[in-house]
Amino acid sequence: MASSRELPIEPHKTFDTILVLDFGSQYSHLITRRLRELNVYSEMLPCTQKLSELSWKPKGIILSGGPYSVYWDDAPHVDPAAFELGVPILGICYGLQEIAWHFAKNVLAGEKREYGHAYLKVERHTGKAAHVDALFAGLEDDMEVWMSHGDKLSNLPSDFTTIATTTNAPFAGMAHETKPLYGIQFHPEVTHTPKGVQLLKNFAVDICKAKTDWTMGKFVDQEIARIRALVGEKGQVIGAVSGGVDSTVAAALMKEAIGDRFHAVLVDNGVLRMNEAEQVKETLTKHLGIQLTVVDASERFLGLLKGVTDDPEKKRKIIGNTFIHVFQEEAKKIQAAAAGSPKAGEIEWLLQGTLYPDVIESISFKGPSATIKTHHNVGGLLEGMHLKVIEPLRELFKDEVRELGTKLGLAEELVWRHPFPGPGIAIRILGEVTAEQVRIARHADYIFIEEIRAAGLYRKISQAFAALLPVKAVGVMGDKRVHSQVIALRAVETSDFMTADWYPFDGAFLKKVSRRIVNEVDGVCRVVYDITSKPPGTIEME
Ligand SMILES: Nc1ncnc2c1ncn2[C@@H]1O[C@H](COP(=O)(O)OP(=O)(O)OP(=O)(O)O)[C@@H](O)[C@H]1O
Ligand SMILES: O=c1[nH]c(=O)c2[nH+]cn([C@@H]3O[C@H](COP(=O)(O)O)[C@@H](O)[C@H]3O)c2[nH]1
Ligand SMILES: NC(=O)CC[C@H](N)C(=O)O
Ligand SMILES: [Mg+2]
Repeated sequence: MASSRELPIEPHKTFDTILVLDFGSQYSHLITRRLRELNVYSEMLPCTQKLSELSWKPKGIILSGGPYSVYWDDAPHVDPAAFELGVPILGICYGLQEIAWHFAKNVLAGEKREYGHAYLKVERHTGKAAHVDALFAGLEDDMEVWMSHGDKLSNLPSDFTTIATTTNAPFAGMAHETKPLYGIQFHPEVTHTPKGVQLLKNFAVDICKAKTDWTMGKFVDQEIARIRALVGEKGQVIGAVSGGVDSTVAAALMKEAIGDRFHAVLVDNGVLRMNEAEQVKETLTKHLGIQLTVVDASERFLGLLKGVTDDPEKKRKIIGNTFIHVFQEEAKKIQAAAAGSPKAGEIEWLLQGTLYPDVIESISFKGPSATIKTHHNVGGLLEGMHLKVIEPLRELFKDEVRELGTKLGLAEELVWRHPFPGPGIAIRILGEVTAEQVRIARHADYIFIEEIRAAGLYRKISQAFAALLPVKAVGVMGDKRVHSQVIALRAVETSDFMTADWYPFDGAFLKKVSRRIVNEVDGVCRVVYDITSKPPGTIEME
């Protein structure tokens, strides 16, 4: 690990970086992912980014796909300076159309839309400049590709050559005859284009000459040096730590960077999983050597949630706001306790476990999509706290964070923990949150997860939990009539938590879980399994 104090380093200033300009495609972030998998560092910025405002120069630029049509009056367009920067540019789908529009205003709505698989014919050009063929170098002449577009080029802009065709798209690939400018109508970043990664490698490594030196180890060294430089010799940092993988990995980095000037705080909001606070404390203190303060604010949270029955958003807001208050109070206490110590200065910084998808969502061209639910978000902690934010993971994706956690020596169990939302069990109790309702939901959840682990399914399932429905059903238990509540089990498989499908358990497994819950959890006489995908459902119930 780096030890000397250095100036803050941003990865794009030390690693060769491919800049992805996002026009709002569902797959834009995958371009960045694929490049990083090739050990080429890549960052994504909104398509409206002014290049003169960048403090660094990319090795190449990729224009993503997007839902707009380039010929619409309000369509987003790339800063024309991109074409003057002298670096290679690859346009994907909308990006191809954008390049064509820039040079020739020659895009129109096609008669046929193309969604799904297509066969691409690559055209080679002996006798032309070598770079024209470089994008498809080493690839077969016939390629399976994946398309998703309705617009098309009416003709090629002058000085461009066709480098690939499909039966529907005569200009499925084009290259400029003298400059390293390329456009492709298909999406190389999705797995449905099997050789797509090779094409991205051709662009980034062979055409842009980007070095393949992005590794997690180097990233960690840099991040630690950056944190040290930011915080200084005496600065103190308070961190919201939940025991989830994001905040634990962020905390481990912080500890490495500034030792005991980092103060981790877990708020017991009364709606954590069973034994969670104790378990997290044990893991962080014993195994990671991080001093963790558990603030038991459960009565305060439950008191505030009392009587909230109608609007789930109210629950989320109460919990989000109360988190802020508890943190403010805790920061004051820590600072007071350290006062007078020559080693410790003010608490100026707040650690957040923000990941790249959170950042990406907030930078898209038209802003984040409609609010479906207010995610409890540490961003809210900022209000009134006057703390500056440190987000060591803001360049990383969830699976990169898991890889980093493994590298930092975190236990597998911790690294692969299912995500657990800040508002916890409160958004899994559909109705008023009371201590009694928490007891029921928590116990049922514990049994469900225990059985999932015992069946060896924990890693296969992305997230699972038990929710408590605010309805009663009739049952017969021990020859007696009972009238009690219903537990709904939810388990999903997903790669990015944006879309998800329910997990197809076998009947024997569900029978066992149902029998255990009804027998062991007082107040439940029925168990149902939620078979709604996302969309239209969401993963959480509220
Ligand atoms: N009970 C809690 N006490 C302190 N901080 C919390 C608590 N719950 C959530 N947070 C803060 O909110 C952030 C966002 O929560 P989120 O659930 O997205 O991340 P995580 O808990 O670190 O990881 P995971 O997504 O795997 O659950 C956390 O990184 C943490 O900083
Ligand atoms: O920290 C969090 N605070 C929240 O308020 C919150 N709401 C949902 N989630 C998690 O986000 C993912 C997607 O959930 P939804 O499909 O319910 O929106 C799932 O992993 C959810 O558990 C949250 N995480
Ligand atoms: N996926 C895309 O980038 C689509 C681009 C454009 N909206 C079209 O339909 O052709
Ligand atoms: Mg969490």
